[in-house]
Amino acid sequence: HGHGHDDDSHIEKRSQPGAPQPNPVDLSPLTWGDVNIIHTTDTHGWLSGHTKEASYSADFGDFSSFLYHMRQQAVHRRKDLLVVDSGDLHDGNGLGDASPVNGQYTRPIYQKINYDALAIGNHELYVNDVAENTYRQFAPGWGKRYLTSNVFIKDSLTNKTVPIGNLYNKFRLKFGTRVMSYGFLYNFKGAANNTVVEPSNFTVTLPWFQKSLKEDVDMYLIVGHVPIRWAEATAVVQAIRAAHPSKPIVVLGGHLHVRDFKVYDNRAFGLSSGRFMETLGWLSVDGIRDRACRVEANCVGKNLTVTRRYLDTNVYTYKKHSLAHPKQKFDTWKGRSITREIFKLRKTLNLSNTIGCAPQDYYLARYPYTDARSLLNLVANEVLPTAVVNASRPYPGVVIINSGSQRFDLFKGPFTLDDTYIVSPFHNDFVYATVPYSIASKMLTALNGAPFQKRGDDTPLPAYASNATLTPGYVTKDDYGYGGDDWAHSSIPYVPSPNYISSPLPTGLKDTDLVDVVWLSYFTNLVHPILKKLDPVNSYTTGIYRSDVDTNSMLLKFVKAKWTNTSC
Ligand SMILES: O=c1ccn([C@@H]2O[C@H](COP(=O)(O)O)[C@@H](O)[C@H]2O)c(=O)[nH]1
Ligand SMILES: [Zn+2]
Ligand SMILES: [Zn+2]
Repeated sequence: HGHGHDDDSHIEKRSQPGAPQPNPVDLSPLTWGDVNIIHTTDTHGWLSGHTKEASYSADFGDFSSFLYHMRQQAVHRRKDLLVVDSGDLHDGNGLGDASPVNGQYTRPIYQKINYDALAIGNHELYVNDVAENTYRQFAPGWGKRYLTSNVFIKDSLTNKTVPIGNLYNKFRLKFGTRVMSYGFLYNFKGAANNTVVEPSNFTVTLPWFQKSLKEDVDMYLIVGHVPIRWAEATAVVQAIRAAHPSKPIVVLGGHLHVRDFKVYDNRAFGLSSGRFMETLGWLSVDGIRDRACRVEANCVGKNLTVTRRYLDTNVYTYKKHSLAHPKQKFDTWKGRSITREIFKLRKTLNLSNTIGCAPQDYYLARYPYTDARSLLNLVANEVLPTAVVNASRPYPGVVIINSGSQRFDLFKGPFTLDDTYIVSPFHNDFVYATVPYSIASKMLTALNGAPFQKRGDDTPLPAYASNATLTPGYVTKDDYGYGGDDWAHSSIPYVPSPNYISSPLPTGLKDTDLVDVVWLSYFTNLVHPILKKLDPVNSYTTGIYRSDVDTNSMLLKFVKAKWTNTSC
């Protein structure tokens, strides 16, 4: 990603020579339609922007300034503009995760962005307290704009099960477009026990949903923490289509962390806008308030004019697309104050404190996990043996983790407290059972054959350009083909890895020798049936392997032990 190594002062440094800057390129102007949408998803607390990658270095203050200018443009052009977020605000960055209560500092900053519609993500629902805080402290601030059509919480005061946000919201945009909006979460099975996720194909049969389809509107907006190609999304599109043969439908999805665009039919489209504040999605739709379509039957099969664009989140991009004149001042007062607030919070949380020096880059998915440049290789062969395997136990140990617990690349140079959350944000405990070696040695293979924890579709994104003059980045192929990426990039390879990886198996043991098999509490439900299958006769007791380390702190522990040189 052409990263340089910046620190928190990137805000001031941005304008100084030597600060990481994307290479200026010619970006083609955005196409505007009757209705235009700016979309974020899976931001996971990355409000500071990427301090080590110039391409994605804009922070939420810059985003706020960008939105101000885009809204000005919309008014000037007499076009409607919507700003939408598809959830997953927690887990993945120190700003959200290093605070005493997860999200306590990030929630108020999200609240400063004038989103028109938001959906809830699965990362708002793993932990009871996070779900409760989302319900009590986040949803109310948005009024009807926080949409949870199929996600409910048991209110701890009333004991009633209620939607966390609003089931739907009908509203009118500045230039008259009438919108019916819903918020859907995919069929998430791991939600905290104070919450309920309803399958979307059931929700759409309910009386409230069917009744909402009778309202007179110009378009449907499905904000979803749902991959746009999954059945959970198509079920909602089909339910609307069944009642409205030609009404425009837009799905703004997420969860898979990819850039994608799907054409459901001539008048229904889906957009997905990446992850970690690397991407702003842009969608323009023209032809929405076509008078001829008042009788819907007239417009079945009639094309809407739709464009999509995936913007890299840097200030150069923001200025280029939002300013009416290149010399116009970009930073707004509000944007600056958000930037300052983020800067202060990062200081308070010590996020830029260097814990040690990474000797090289380690990539999450660029190389096979057996490669020395693979992060999963580092974790399996160095982090787990150093920071998790407990030498004082009477038995040797083998530690298995889900590769999905590791979330981002680790770059050469200063390794900060922030990086512990960026790379490995979860606080999953290590649990164990002492079993014969013959069983321990089969666990990893068995887990990798077990039902999948997530992702579903790991097909690598195709690469089409390899050009030394371009910076590496996203090269996206979607239902409109190539060309959606705002910046032309050379593509970064994507190599799938196994779902589970482990520290090296202890060597020189007999089948009957005892071994501690260690795994994460996160996937205990998969381990128990495997143990039972491998050894139907005996049952093994499980317990916490060590109470002093979890998936987040293991990295801190490893770096403190092995990457001690702090002058980098
Ligand atoms: O406690 C946890 C929670 C989640 N994971 C991993 O994260 C993904 C889901 O992340 P998205 O951002 O929603 O894609 C899940 O499949 C796990 O791989 C975890 O490891 N521990
Ligand atoms: Zn996510
Ligand atoms: Zn998700």
